[in-house]
Amino acid sequence: MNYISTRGQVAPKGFIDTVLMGLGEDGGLMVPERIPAVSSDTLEWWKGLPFRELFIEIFSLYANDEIPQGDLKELVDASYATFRDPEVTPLRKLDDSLYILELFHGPTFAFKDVALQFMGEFYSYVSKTRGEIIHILGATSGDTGAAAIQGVRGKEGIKICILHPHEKVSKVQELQMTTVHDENVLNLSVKGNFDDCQRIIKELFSDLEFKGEHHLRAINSINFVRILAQTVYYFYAYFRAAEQAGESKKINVSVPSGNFGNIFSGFLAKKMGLPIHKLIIATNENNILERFVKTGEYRPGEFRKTHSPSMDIQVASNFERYLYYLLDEDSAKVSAYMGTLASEGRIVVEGDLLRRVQSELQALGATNEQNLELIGKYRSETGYLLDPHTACGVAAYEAFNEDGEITVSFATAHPAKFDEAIRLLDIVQEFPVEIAELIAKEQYQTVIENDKAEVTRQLEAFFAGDAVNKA
Ligand SMILES: Cc1ncc(COP(=O)(O)O)c(C=O)c1O
Ligand SMILES: N[C@@H](CCOP(=O)(O)O)C(=O)O
Repeated sequence: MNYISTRGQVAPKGFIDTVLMGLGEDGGLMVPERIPAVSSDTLEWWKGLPFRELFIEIFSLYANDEIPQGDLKELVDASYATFRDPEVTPLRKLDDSLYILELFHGPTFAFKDVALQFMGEFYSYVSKTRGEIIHILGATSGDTGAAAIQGVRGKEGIKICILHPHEKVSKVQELQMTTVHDENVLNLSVKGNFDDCQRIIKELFSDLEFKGEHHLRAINSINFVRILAQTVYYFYAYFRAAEQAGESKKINVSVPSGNFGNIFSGFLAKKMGLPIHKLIIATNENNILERFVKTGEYRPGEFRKTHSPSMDIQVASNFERYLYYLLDEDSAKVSAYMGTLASEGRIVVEGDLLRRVQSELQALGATNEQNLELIGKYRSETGYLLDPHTACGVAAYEAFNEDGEITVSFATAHPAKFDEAIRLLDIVQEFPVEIAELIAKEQYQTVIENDKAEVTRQLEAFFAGDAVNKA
């Protein structure tokens, strides 16, 4: 299997080279040349597999034997040994039509651990076996950064620099990133929002000379391996839900989405043959994806600070991958649309294309008010405490689940990460010990202006061995 760019200007690459490239060298996103189809016999077999074995089966369809099976098994075992639940992503029933897939049992209590624990092991493997220098550059609204740092901290041959928006992540997210004092970690706190951080890193990845000279690697969902690792829990969730609710039910998934990475993994799983009924996008007041699905217009709007800060995103990175499939894999058309987005600040799909979007996706942007109301309601009715991102998913379940259907709503973070919102409801939650003990630790980060040149200077010094986080 080779990988190509959504914009068609990158010569086909193998799996490991694709991961190392991250963002396509033509500014597009890497996708498989063809999506492997999974037969009903295979699905029947897979439904009996535990999470780790399922991961190996799915991964092997994409990785061309570039990692020998024994090595892959070791990587997967090491990745999920850090999870607190033996099932990795267990499914809980909340009522007859609502199931919650808990994706927060990894080291940093958010769904990002599922892919990023693996990526940490993977980069370390590639560094050892191919002698590659791995200098990771990432942008985060809070969870990707914490999970990526946790995945590679202290690992030989790897350095990581993460940009997060200054004072726009939750206190726990900030502590998870900045209390790490390993020499291979640099936290830049940028006086801007997540979109600024993402724009800066994409510009740096697009500067091929700089990227090559400094061996820049991506951990965000622009990297196809992130998407791939996330498809595993869609399969796992579907199988567990069918087992618990009965095969006759139509199974929807409701997915908190910001950068379109989480939902795109579901889109890929469905294209592979997983019979998900409705793919529901759940967002907050930064509702660009909801507006797109409802009207066909994709137009980044004004940034809103919400109770679910990890989804405070206007420019959804993986939207381009979806556009590629919507436009029947026509990279010239994708380039034209992305050109229009850059020059006019919006793109529009109409007619049959819009009808297709609406048949493939449902979307809801929950307001801050709805969000808190739902957290309170589910707490008092079921005893279950939703984090504010998960609550967006549950709001979308309530909007779209119909008779004869069940919905698996993804719990993408533990509520302890977002106590700022939970406290507004006068709910006092007990913090897991791993989170409680962060509070006494010293923080290390460098606060900088929202300026690409400043980031460049920091990176050059860090990679040269000069800069470390300032306490
Ligand atoms: C807790 C949480 N939920 C949901 C999301 C949305 O995921 P994605 O950006 O991959 O769509 C994020 C990050 O964006 C997140 O951190
Ligand atoms: N919510 C994310 C935003 C970055 O998304 P990614 O999936 O592209 O890494 C975060 O927590 O940083």
